[in-house]
Amino acid sequence: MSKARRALFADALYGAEQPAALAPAGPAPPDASWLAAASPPTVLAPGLVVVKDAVTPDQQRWLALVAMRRGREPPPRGFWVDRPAPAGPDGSSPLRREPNSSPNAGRARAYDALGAFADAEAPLRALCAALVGAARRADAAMPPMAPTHLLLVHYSRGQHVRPAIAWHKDDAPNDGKNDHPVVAVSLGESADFQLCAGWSRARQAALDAAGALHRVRLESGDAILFGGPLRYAHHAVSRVHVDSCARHLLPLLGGARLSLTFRDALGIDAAKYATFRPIAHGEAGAGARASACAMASVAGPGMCAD
Ligand SMILES: O=C(O)CCC(=O)C(=O)O
Ligand SMILES: [Fe+2]
Repeated sequence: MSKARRALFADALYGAEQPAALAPAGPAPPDASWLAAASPPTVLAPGLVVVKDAVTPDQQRWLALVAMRRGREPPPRGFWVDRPAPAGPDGSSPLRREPNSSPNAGRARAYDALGAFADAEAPLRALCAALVGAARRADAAMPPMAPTHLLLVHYSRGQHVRPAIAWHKDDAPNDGKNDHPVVAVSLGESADFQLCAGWSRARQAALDAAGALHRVRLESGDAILFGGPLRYAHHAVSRVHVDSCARHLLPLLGGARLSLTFRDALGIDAAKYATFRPIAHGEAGAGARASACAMASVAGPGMCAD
């Protein structure tokens, strides 16, 4: 099939970037139903656990609706991305905040306290608790964690630049300052997640050659937790797979990927950090992120790890 014909088929199947209207999220999944159909957790290393099929298709739809309803609010409550604006008379190009409905929005985010998710807060907490409990039963190195904040990351369909998110550590203030796990649930398109403690280009290459680089294909409904000894390990999403969106989420996501990341960032003012960019602020983690950003510069604006 020609490239153009393939693209036509994909458009028919995957539809528009954003659906026109979003139904209410409806009743939340009961607490006891979380992880009922999950695969047993896989411990990839002390502090790194994957739970395949952590959430069922119905639960995924509920989570995606909660995230998309929030994401479609205007920035900064909704998904936002910073892009260079047209250069001014002095040649400089300031950043312009855009909502995720912009064409080719790329990777956009929204960050808030869990309390801001209203009716969804309690079920979201129950999901996170179920994941942390399962991971801890499987992995003695995984610390407990009670989430305070939720980061939503939206990779729009067609945002298949590589890396989708460059190597970085979650070490900014809004990521939390403890070894409690980052708990991430993947929805929509599949992605390749990589993790490498003490990352450098050379170390990554050496581990890769030895088959020892942690690589996980995250499919819709899968969860990954990294905490304890690996809480500050570098990680990246090397790739989001073209047109791989789970069919049950197609009408809702239009072929995007969502990552819902729970964090224990106790004491952080969500309003202050709603549009926080470590590089712009020069705060903790900026060095690592700046180098990751330089690495990703071929990927274009908005593709840095901040
Ligand atoms: O999209 C993902 O699964 C990872 C996102 C991530 O690493 C981050 O936002 O810090
Ligand atoms: Fe991260």
